[in-house]
Amino acid sequence: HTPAVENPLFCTDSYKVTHHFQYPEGTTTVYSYFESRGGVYPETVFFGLQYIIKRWLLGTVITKEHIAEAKALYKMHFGQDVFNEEGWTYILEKHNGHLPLLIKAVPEGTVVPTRNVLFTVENTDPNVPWLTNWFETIMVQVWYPMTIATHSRAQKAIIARHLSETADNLDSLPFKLHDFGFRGVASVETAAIGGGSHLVNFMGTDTIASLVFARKYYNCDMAGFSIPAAEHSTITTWGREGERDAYANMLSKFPNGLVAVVSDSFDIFNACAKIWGQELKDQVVNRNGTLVIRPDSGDPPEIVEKVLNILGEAFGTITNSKGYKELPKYVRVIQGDGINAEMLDKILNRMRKGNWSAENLVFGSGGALLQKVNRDTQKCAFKCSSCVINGEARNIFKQPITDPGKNSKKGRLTLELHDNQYVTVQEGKGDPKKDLLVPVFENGKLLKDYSFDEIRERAELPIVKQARKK
Ligand SMILES: O=C1OCCC/C1=C\Nc1ccccc1
Repeated sequence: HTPAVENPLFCTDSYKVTHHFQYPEGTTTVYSYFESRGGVYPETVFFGLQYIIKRWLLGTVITKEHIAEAKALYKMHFGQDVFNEEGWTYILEKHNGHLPLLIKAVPEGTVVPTRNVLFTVENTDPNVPWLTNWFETIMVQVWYPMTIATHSRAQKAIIARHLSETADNLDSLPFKLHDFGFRGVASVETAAIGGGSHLVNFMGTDTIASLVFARKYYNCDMAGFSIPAAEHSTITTWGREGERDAYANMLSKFPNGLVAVVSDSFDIFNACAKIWGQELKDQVVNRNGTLVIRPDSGDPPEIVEKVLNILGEAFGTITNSKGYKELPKYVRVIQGDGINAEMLDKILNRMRKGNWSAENLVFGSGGALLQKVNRDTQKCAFKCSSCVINGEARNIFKQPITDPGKNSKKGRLTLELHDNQYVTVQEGKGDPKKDLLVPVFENGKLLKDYSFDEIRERAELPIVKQARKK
């Protein structure tokens, strides 16, 4: 876990550079907490803080060079001396550049109803109370991994429900929503983080950055898998008259296992009925593996239904234990165009009307999976709730008459289970022995290093845990 590449003194908002002047005289502790105040989903998968800690906060993050560089930049940025050179030099000298902070967090992967404390931050050295909120900026960025993990899990629940009602089992669930999002996000780092968050719930991805993320920050050697697949260029370069040869080439170059072929370059219906269903039928039937046919245009529910009906005509179907139709194991369909949470449900409902099992289809999703969220999706916020001034602890809060939804919690907080319900106990009235918040970082050291497997287990859907017992 190499120290942050960029100067950590630049990983904050400009106004925070001036905040050490603004706390009351005698302030020695600032204690702040992070929560989702609500939003699209009633509960969130807490995920991603471990990445932020490892990427930015571990070990000797503050150096003489960082301070000099920051001093010069902020002089230019503000046109005056506001940068707290003394304060950061103190951290460099007294703490050898380690950050004197204590962070307590709910274990990664835990699914927590909104409006509960998810992590707390406080300074451990009374001389630097302004430090706690300096790193709010990058710690609040945890909104992204947790919102993607939550959004992805909600889609898993939709697919799981349809599988449980129309398929023999949930075995195919981990591969039912494939990450197509690398090109659709704002940066390679976003792809790594967002793709990694999706892999908390699923095992299929084309976002290679997510594999590196899970390996480097979550102790997981191989968090996701993919298969040989065509893109339009590897089909259209054969020319329109070469479509059949392009498809035959895919089957001969990848003779075993799964292979996916995008088949809408010209006429998806002709490709399914005439080429896959007749000209190459024997190769498909006798293949030691599964051909995954990929439409990539048209109205998704209509296209999926038509393609399934054509393939059913060509290859036949069986009726599974739930009374729904399944194509033979050697042919499946992947729909990666126009997919989002509501479209998933729309397609699967349309399939059910045609008596098709959810077993027949895999989804791919890009921008809708990794990019169409923001900090407001789950109203993620970080607020000070307690401080110590001249030795006296005080409960701090905001209570805007202009938006009660922005009221913040008061005092030191614990997250506890009462009658199996998550409860945030405020004003220091919690029971430390029942506190589910775990110290994960203190004075430059990582205290908990969660593995991807345990995170996946914590985030697992009840319907999946239930199905294991059968
Ligand atoms: O279309 C795409 O857009 C961009 C991301 C990758 C991708 C397709 N990949 C794929 C993988 C496995 C089975 C089928 C397709």
